[in-house]
Amino acid sequence: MCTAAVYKTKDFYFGRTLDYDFSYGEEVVITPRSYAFHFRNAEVMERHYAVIGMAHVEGDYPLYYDAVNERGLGMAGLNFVGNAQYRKAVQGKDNVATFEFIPWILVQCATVREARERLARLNLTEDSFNRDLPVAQLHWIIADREETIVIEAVKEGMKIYDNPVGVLTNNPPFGQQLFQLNNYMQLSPKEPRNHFSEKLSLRSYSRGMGALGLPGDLSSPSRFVRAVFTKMNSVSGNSEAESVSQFFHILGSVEQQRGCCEVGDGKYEITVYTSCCNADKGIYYYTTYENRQITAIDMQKEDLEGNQLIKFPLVQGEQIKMQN
Ligand SMILES: C[C@H](CCC(=O)NCCS(=O)(=O)O)[C@H]1CC[C@H]2[C@@H]3CC[C@@H]4C[C@H](O)CC[C@]4(C)[C@H]3C[C@H](O)[C@]12C
Repeated sequence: MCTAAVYKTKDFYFGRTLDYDFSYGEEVVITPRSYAFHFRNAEVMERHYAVIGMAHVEGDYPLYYDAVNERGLGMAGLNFVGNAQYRKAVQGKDNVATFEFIPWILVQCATVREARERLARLNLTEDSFNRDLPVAQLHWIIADREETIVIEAVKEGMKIYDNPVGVLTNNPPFGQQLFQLNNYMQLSPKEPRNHFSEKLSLRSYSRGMGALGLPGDLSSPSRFVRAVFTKMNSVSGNSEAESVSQFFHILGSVEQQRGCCEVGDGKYEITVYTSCCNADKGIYYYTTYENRQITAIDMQKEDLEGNQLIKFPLVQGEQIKMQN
């Protein structure tokens, strides 16, 4: 499973956890403005916005999992297994393969508003990248500092949801995820009062009891509620360090420790990496399961006019600072 979240202080932040039992071999990849983007059903795009994000590069093509562009628009793909349904290419629509969807939006849209216009003509196709990389069943979150939306291609067609909480996990469909928040409206970061019965003298005997009942497991609906609760009640300073730190703490509420979610004999889902992009500045921060020190790549330090992908293999292994 995965969890994506947005967060706003002075700047706008966008990131996700990627949870899986193995890695496809991903790295931080900058696509500069003159990299020729080839699309299956559209003209090659020679000039476009620059993009930074996490991708698996195959045959010089960046298969993005999550990314932001130089205008501050962010987008991420998360598993949506059993519900996602893509179609054959049709005439009169913009036919886009799912592996092209993130770049297709980010290289040409500056805002969610512009993305919405593109989505009106979009048909997500079932083309796979190649035989070794079958079509991933995903849904997507798209966000800028003003608004967040979720895109789900399901049996009935394409759905675009407004996302007032700025969080996305996996199944069930987003409408159901939002609805289940009703079940938790009594949760609070404040000390609880006794509404149980006036005839009983119940008291709060520990801090944190206002959120008793917040689901603690790793299922997708539970992670959704937990991430929303953490994010909506989050308090932090405005500086870059305080914002980035708080963002990693928000996603820390849903991270997966090896051993707690078995997905097959001896295989476990873990939080492979956690990312946090400063979408305004184009800085991609990440930690990995093996390396909890925050590492960052600033796209503005690179030549964004180039035509070749700029790749940063992930720094792995704990970076422990000895103090004596
Ligand atoms: C596995 C990940 C989702 C993690 C997740 O949600 N785990 C919950 C498991 S579960 O839902 O509980 O079972 C997803 C998220 C983004 C995906 C890549 C997107 C580009 C490209 C698309 C191509 O079509 C196929 C290969 C490709 C590299 C994709 C591989 C893989 O699919 C990635 C990494």
